[in-house]
Parts: sequence; structure tokens; C-alpha cells
Amino acid sequence: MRSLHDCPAPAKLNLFLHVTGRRADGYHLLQSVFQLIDRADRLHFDLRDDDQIRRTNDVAGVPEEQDLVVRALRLLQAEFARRHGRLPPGISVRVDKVLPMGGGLGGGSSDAATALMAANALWQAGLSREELMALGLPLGADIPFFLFGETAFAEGVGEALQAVPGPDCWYVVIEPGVAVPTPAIFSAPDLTRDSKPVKIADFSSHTDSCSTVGFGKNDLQDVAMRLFPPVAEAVEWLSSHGDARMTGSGACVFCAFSSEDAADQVLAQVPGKWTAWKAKSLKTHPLMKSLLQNQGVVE
Ligand SMILES: C[C@](O)(CO)[C@H](O)COP(=O)(O)OP(=O)(O)OC[C@H]1O[C@@H](n2ccc(N)nc2=O)[C@H](O)[C@@H]1O
Ligand SMILES: Nc1ncnc2c1ncn2[C@@H]1O[C@H](COP(=O)(O)OP(=O)(O)OP(=O)(O)O)[C@@H](O)[C@H]1O
Repeated sequence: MRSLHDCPAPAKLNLFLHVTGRRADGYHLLQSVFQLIDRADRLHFDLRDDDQIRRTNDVAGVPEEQDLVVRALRLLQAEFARRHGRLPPGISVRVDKVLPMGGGLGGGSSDAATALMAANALWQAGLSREELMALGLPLGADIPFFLFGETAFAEGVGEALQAVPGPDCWYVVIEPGVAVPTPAIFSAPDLTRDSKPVKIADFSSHTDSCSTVGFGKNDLQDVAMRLFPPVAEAVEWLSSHGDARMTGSGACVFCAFSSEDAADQVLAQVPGKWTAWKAKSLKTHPLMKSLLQNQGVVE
């Protein structure tokens, strides 16, 4: 196998996100439920005749050398070399972006996770899911979740993951048109950093219907709304249709619905100045069966 084309890198929503403390290194301790949804970037991988890792298309705002996909592939290539005493062939990768950057949808992390799964298969590198998660974590706090591949209750800095049944919902997501830099939110003096820890069971008792998906809150939301007024405007608009909240460190804002029709009705009313779309919750990562579990890969 020399190619893997059209590999999805799905977005996530943080159904709630509590900041419960801060580590000595400045990273924040979180509790969150991560939900995969069926809106995705698409990545295409081709083995090369040399040993270079190259991105073949331009991605606005992300130079090739900084792309999390390129950096993840180089990390795995070095790990392969450490284990096998030789470099595996290089990879050309094309990244078709659909997910907005700085959107709180985890796009960059998901791209990197998809790249790790694809290269692990193309190179037959044989790393376990846990080994890929450890390799990816230093590149982005959300990468382990995408490799975990199912709805998860997350603790630590987002790397301590437990599977949890999520609600089966349709989501309307509004892109407020600003990119929110994650560090700006976490470094704000007025961020709430002392939310009381919750238990998985507290969340699980709220997952039977989409109207009660509003367990907890997003502690990053007030800061993001203050620093980025378009986020506040989107929250305010969507709140008149349900329990609207921000995902991750923003900027995107979402609301859950129990049917596609209900989502469509709200989507049709979203003011034209915003990009908005609907997405369905995913129980598992679309590459889970084929790549993550090494059960043979469809080319
Ligand atoms: C908040 C979330 O969106 C939840 O999904 C993510 O944990 C953020 O993940 P991300 O955008 O991939 O962020 P990273 O690139 O890992 O971190 C960016 C910066 O955010 C801050 N950061 C991030 C995660 C975390 N648990 N505590 C932090 O304080 C740190 O200053 C870090 O340097
Ligand atoms: N392949 C990539 N796709 C998107 N962003 C990338 C990529 N590689 C590096 N980046 C950098 O990562 C930053 C964050 O992008 P990303 O889409 O992951 O944000 P996000 O959705 O806010 O993530 P999170 O929910 O993890 O905070 C971008 O502004 C960009 O500089």
C-alpha cells in the first residue's frame, strides 16, 4: 500500500469544559466531555521515493514547517527510525481544510491524529493507540482524544480519557468569523480556574436527551466573549433557540437538537453574516475500525 486518500479528520465539540486548577508548568487542569461530529477536514497521503515529509498544498495561515500534520509525521518517522534503525519512506500529504482555525473544533489536532493513524498504517510502524497518543500529546492537548476515537470524559490537561456514552444529537454550529488563540484565553487574569470537580456519573445522568445536553458550562466562554465580541454576539443569537455554548477556547458556538429537522429550522434563520452548518454526533472516529485497530486498511 503506497497511498491513503480522503482520510477524514473530524471536529470535536466540548459539551462542557470546566477548569479545575492549574499545574506548576502553567497548563490548566480541565474536565470536559469531548464529542466527535461528522464535519471533517480531508487528508491525502502518498509514500515518496525519498525520505522527506512534505505538504503539497498551501494552507492559509499555516506555513508547512509549522503544520501539525507535518510535525506529527516527522515525529513518527523519527520514532520508526529509533525502533527499526532505518528511516521509512517520506510522505507527501495534502490537507483539505474545512474546519476553521482557532475555532475550538480541534481541527489542527484532528489533522495530526489522522496523519499519525495513516502513517502508522502506511509504514506498518506497529505503534499501539496508546503509543500514538503519547507521541502526539506534546504537539497538542487534543491529539490524544482524536486517537482515542470515541466520546470521552477528559481530565488532566485533556489527556486522561475515559469512554462515556454521549447524547445522540444534531448540532447547529456557528463560526463567528474570528480566530481565538487558545493561549490568550488561558492567560486571562479573570479566567475561572476553581470549578468544583464533577464525576462522570453527574454527566451521564444528563445524556438521555439533547435538550439536557447542557450539563455544566464552558468556563472559557466568559473570557472569550469579553475579548472577542463576535463570540458574544453568536452566543446571544443562538441562545434564543436553546442552550447555546462555546466549544473549546472558541470561537465556534453550538446548540444541540434531537432531530435533523429541528436543526434545519434554526440553521435556516442564522443571519447571513455568519457561516453556520449542522453536524451529527459520531460515536466513534471514522478511521477507528480501519486504521486505529489495525484491521486492514482500505486504499
Ligand atoms: C481547551 C481545548 O480546546 C479543549 O479541547 C484544548 O485543550 C486546547 O488545545 P490546543 O488548542 O491544542 O492547545 P495547545 O496547543 O495544547 O495549547 C495552547 C496553549 O494553551 C494553554 N493551555 C492549553 C491546554 C490546557 N489544558 N491548559 C493550558 O493552559 C497553554 O498556554 C498552551 O501553551
Ligand atoms: N493542520 C493545521 N490545521 C489547523 N491549524 C493548524 C494546523 N497546523 C498548525 N495549526 C495551528 O494551530 C492553530 C490552532 O488551530 P486549530 O484548528 O487546532 O484550533 P482550535 O480549533 O481552536 O483547536 P482547539 O479546540 O484545540 O483549541 C492554528 O491557528 C494554526 O496556527
